[in-house]
Amino acid sequence: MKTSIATVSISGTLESKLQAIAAAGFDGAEIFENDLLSTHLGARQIAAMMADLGLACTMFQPFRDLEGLPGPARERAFDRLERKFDVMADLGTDLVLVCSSCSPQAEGDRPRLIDDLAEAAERAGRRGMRIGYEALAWGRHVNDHREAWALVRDVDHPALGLVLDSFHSLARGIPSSSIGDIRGDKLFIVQVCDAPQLQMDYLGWSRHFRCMPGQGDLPLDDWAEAIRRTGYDGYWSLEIFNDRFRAGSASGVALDGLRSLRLMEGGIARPVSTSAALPPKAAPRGVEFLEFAASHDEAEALGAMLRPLGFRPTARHRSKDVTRWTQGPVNIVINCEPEGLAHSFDVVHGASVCAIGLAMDDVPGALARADALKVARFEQAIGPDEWPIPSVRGVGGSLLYFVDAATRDSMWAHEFPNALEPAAPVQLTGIDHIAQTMQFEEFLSWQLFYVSLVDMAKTPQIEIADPMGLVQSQAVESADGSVRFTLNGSLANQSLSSRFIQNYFGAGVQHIAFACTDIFATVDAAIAAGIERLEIPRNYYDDLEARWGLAPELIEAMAARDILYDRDGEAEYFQFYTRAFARRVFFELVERRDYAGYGAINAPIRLAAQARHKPDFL
Ligand SMILES: O=C(O)c1ccc(O)c(O)c1
Ligand SMILES: [Mg+2]
Repeated sequence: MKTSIATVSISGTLESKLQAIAAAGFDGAEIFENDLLSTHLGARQIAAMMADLGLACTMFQPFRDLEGLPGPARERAFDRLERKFDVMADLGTDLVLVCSSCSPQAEGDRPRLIDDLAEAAERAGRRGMRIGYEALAWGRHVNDHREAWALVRDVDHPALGLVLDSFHSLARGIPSSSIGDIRGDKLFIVQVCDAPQLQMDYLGWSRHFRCMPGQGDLPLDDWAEAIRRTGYDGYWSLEIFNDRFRAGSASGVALDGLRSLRLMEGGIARPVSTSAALPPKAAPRGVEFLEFAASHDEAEALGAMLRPLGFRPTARHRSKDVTRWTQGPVNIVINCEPEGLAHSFDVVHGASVCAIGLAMDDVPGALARADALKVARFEQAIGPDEWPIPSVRGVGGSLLYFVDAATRDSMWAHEFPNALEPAAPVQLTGIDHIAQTMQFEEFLSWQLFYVSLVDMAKTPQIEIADPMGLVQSQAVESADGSVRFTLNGSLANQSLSSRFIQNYFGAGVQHIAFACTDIFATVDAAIAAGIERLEIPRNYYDDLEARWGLAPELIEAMAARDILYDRDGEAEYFQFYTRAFARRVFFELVERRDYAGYGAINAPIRLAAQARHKPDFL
């Protein structure tokens, strides 16, 4: 796949955009007219800079309101076009995007459109240039790629071709089967983006909400497959208008862009058989461990919270100041080493989760895919005789380890041979989900990280009301539910999510939910062992009774234990929250009875309860 990106997609000056695009590994870039108008560099200097960076100039765009104009306005449009050919010659591209007219003056009768496009093509051909015609979803007369293709086909001039842009076609719900009518050699360039499914006007949706392939809801797999079938072998060029990306880091957005194109090449929701470039997604088999970085004092406080939940320190690392805590199948590793990544993590963030270990069937495959997606690997010196566990950089600079599912027991036995206390009776059945909090601007980036790297799918995005503002939340889950992350980002700077990021100096794990099969017994044991719990107001339980008509004894049993409840048809969900550890991280117990969600309806209740304990979180 030949990759390109429009400069409008990225923040910064034109020079910094081009540097970021080249560094991410794109083959080319479209120069967006505004970026040219606002730089002090001349078109020839830009061309020289792109040549130095190894970037092709794939297109100059957009040229607006060409066709259908009456009288003198028509002449002026062609004069303007000729001037742009001069600029293109200096930029070193022969392709200009002409988007369908939005001018209120433009007429729409077909012979006029054909005449004007033919005239433009004739002029372009004379100058050795080519015109790509794009139907904007909000174009005045032409707003459907089928219409744009019929015009291009009927003008039948070698200098006139079509531009397909996934937004304009898929936002309007135009079937991708219609792409089968387009001749591959007449498709001059393909522009790619994704978008969330929203009910709003096309222009506002396109200018503010476009996102990278895989981050939104458009059916891009079918669309890309239809384009490949035409025989098209030109550039796949990202064109992302998005306020968050323009406020984000140029290098980060460019890297995400390249990652998203690779993801699309291999198939976003289903594998593409023709893609040799990208190893298939590997399915995670579960969370093998969570690793906390902590000082000795913090480790003691963390242990005091883990004990009532049934955890015991069962073993010590063969050579390091690292303890393995276990409860049933759940492993928590507390790392108090005075150097290395965990220590740096503790210094920067305070006691917190510095690594997550995912059990995988195919570790080499997962690593090969990470490399192809340019996910950074992490390597740390390991002692002689230590078991190497490969890792990549994850959310907030933490690590994501890939643990070989087939050899995990041997790994634990080898790495943690020094027995400490015996394990307590089993109460937990696993880690239900891990909640990660990040800057709002980084939210889509981490979502793309998970769905492109491993075989996990995203659930619909929801908004949760914190007493101090809105939080955007979305889960990514493996098909068997064995690994679930919930991602949270907030714009409101006093919401719990935002305070977490400020207090923590960056993104990270904010809470960990453990699964159990009898939450009442598990909570009773935790309370008896002295867990500090989050108190839920009585009003909540009165409402529960009214809403679901639950038996009064059940309501009282939940109220006595501060257990929250949700229901979806016959499926039920029970939740219990601890207070926060180190003013930052808290734990949750959940019992699912066929329930698939995360109790979003209870999140505002929980957040308000946490807000009442503000000292818990700073
Ligand atoms: O929003 C616009 O005006 C605009 C301009 C050029 C494009 O290629 C496009 O898809 C949209
Ligand atoms: Mg476009």
